[in-house]
Amino acid sequence: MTVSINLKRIVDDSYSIQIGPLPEINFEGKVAVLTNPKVAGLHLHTLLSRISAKEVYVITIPDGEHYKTLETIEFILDRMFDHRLNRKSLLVAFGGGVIGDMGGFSASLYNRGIDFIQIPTTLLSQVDASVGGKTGINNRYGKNLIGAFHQPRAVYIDPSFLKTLPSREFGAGVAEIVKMAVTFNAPFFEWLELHDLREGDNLLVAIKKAVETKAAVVEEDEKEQGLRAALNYGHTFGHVIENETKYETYLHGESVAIGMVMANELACECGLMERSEAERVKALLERYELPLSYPITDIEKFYQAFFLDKKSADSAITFILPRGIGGVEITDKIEADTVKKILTMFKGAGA
Ligand SMILES: NC(=O)c1ccc[n+]([C@@H]2O[C@H](COP(=O)([O-])OP(=O)(O)OC[C@H]3O[C@@H](n4cnc5c(N)ncnc54)[C@H](O)[C@@H]3O)[C@@H](O)[C@H]2O)c1
Ligand SMILES: O=C(O)C(=O)C[C@@H](O)[C@H](O)[C@H](O)COP(=O)(O)O
Ligand SMILES: [Zn+2]
Repeated sequence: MTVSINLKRIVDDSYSIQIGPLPEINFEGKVAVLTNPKVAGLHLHTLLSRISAKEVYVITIPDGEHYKTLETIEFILDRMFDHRLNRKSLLVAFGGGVIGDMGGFSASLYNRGIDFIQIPTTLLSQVDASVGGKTGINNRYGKNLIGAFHQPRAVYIDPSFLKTLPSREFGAGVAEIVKMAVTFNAPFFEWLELHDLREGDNLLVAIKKAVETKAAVVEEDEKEQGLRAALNYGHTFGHVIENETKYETYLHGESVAIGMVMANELACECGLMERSEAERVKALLERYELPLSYPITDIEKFYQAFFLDKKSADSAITFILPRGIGGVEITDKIEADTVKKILTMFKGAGA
């Protein structure tokens, strides 16, 4: 006898991303706000003045990528139980990408999944991390290796939160903006070359462009079965760098910047990108004081780490290589020797 379960269904997980002043949040059930001491000190009063709900709780976790762990998720879930949250409750992730990734993951787990909204407060989380429903944590094997796709119910991007952002964090966000432009939008890249994001309304324009670009990709391929992998440009290398340096030396956006330089070298080697195009990307990253090189110490160890990347399967590593500026190639056909040749260029003092 065969019993079949037909689970083909259409789930409407659509949501809107509002860019502008933080709106009023009116909610009938209980709300838990997840944040960290730094963001709370600077901006929690603004958020709390906008929320009206049955009960509002604040869950505070330590700041930093070091705490993006399963242990912290357990702490968050415990506080959610302490506050007797239920399936009709809402979690609000209020902070940078670390808070967003862990808030979303906790919401995906609690009672097998509750609603959450993203209120990103760093440039990186406003242009990238808050959009698209990738949530998760790091473990000793690498970055974001445990997690879930869990889409937020809404994303509220208020650029005025960025007034308190340190310039190094600003640069890290620019790296992800450059990523979107190089892979999907040549006119946007040219616009970025001509406009300084620290001046006038340029940042607002760039946030909108980056969010539109990412939203279109996620709409096309929510669970990274194909196209969405292109958003990982710079990350195959970047995640190895972050893990090797124990999240102490580079911010996420900074290791992505280095990773893009490395991916560009590989793309040049494979005939996908002109040297002049790789130089233009470098020049743009350099303008925001982003690092462009990383001294690889052990080529084989660095190479082996690619096999833990979520895009890798069995013995094939997937690389995201730019096709000039404004195009992208997702490939698992690059020879090991070619990759190692590029890694060797970064050995020791770097390229
Ligand atoms: N889910 C996704 O699609 C996605 C996309 C990109 C990055 N990420 C993840 O996001 C994380 C990086 O995010 P991030 O760069 O925002 O780092 P982060 O969350 O660590 O924030 C950076 C620092 O800025 C502080 N901060 C936050 N808002 C501030 C403000 N308004 N003023 C002053 N300081 C403020 C934070 O407390 C922290 O110290 C990484 O873990 C990365 O893996 C996820
Ligand atoms: O949304 C995506 O898809 C991305 O790849 C965005 C990346 O900037 C982000 O760092 C993401 O967390 C990396 O995804 P991962 O699946 O490699 O962990
Ligand atoms: Zn990223």
